[in-house]
Amino acid sequence: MSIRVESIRKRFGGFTALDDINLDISDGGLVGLLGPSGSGKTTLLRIIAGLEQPDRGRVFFNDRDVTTLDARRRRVGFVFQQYALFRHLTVADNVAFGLRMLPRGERPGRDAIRARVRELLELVQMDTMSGRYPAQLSGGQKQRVALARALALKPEVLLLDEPFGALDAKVRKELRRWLRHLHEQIDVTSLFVTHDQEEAMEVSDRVVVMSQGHIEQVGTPLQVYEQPASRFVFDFLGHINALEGRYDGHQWRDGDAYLRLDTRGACPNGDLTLYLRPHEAELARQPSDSASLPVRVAGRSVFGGTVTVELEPRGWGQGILEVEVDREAWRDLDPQRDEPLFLLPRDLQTVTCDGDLGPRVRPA
Ligand SMILES: Nc1ncnc2c1ncn2[C@@H]1O[C@H](COP(=O)(O)OP(=O)(O)OP(=O)(O)O)[C@@H](O)[C@H]1O
Repeated sequence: MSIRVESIRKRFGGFTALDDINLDISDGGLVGLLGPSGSGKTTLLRIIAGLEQPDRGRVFFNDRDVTTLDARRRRVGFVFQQYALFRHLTVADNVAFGLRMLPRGERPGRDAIRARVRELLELVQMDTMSGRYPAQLSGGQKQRVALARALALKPEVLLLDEPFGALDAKVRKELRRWLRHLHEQIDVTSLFVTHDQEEAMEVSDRVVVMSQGHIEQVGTPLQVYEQPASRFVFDFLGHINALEGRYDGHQWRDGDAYLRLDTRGACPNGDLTLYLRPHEAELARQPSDSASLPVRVAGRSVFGGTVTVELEPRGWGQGILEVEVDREAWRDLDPQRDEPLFLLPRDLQTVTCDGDLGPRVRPA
């Protein structure tokens, strides 16, 4: 089932939560709605589910206008952050609940319900715990049961609102992989809300980045990361170091630091901010012909094959910079305490005087 959202607007009192939202989700897609708190993700999800009415605009499932259709008739499965399982029912009875509540004419027989529940519990790998009560399950297990319950009525659209938000980091990571895998098996058009960039990037086919009731960009995880449509998207996806200085058409300068750059017309003269991603730089004992950014190491943390190094600029900049170098490069460099080092950016993103993203540049 494809989903199309056309010119949706939603206000709460004087506050505009969604402003002219247009979105196309293709059949069988797994789409992540990503944005900071309050950007309108949940409101959009609720409007697609039929739990909230838009002030303006339409929602289509395939080519059918469902804008005024009751939530129960939309064939939407919902999973919330809080598990919302019935505490007094076993796992199997929780999953069977929706099927047993169907009107008599649509309700499958007892054996058919039992078979369907077994099939769903196998799908979410909870078949060995069908007799347990929610209080006897971990958070991750409860969420898998909630998902089986949402799938029981064979929804055509699955909506998940921060489904792993309440779980610890390791379980979240496991469940993300599992959800991706499950989606390949069930092939139901799915939309999930998250404010966790890593989660959206890892799970989704496509990511919708939202800010203040607007869609900033829609694209594959790689597209939104490598070709951000706006400064907001660049800022929001991953850590950045902002280097603020002045540019004279050839050289960017801030105190004792300089970079020789060809910015292809972005701010020929004047203030110029450069964004540097932590993994797009190296550390060295000497400046290069085109870059001299003196720093000292203020801290470091090793995680897996990467060392995250905190750097204090010497004679320029403000605050701490963060770069990621691979563990072997760090071991080869083996910097001594307080030893003067130089940061060598490989790639930089310019921010023009208007505050928009300019071209990406390399020290020349
Ligand atoms: N029923 C409501 N009444 C008034 N304001 C509301 C209501 N529901 C949402 N809002 C406001 O609309 C804005 C968008 O809320 P929404 O829950 O969609 O954001 P979100 O991106 O999902 O945020 P979060 O990640 O914190 O859940 C927020 O500023 C919120 O306070």
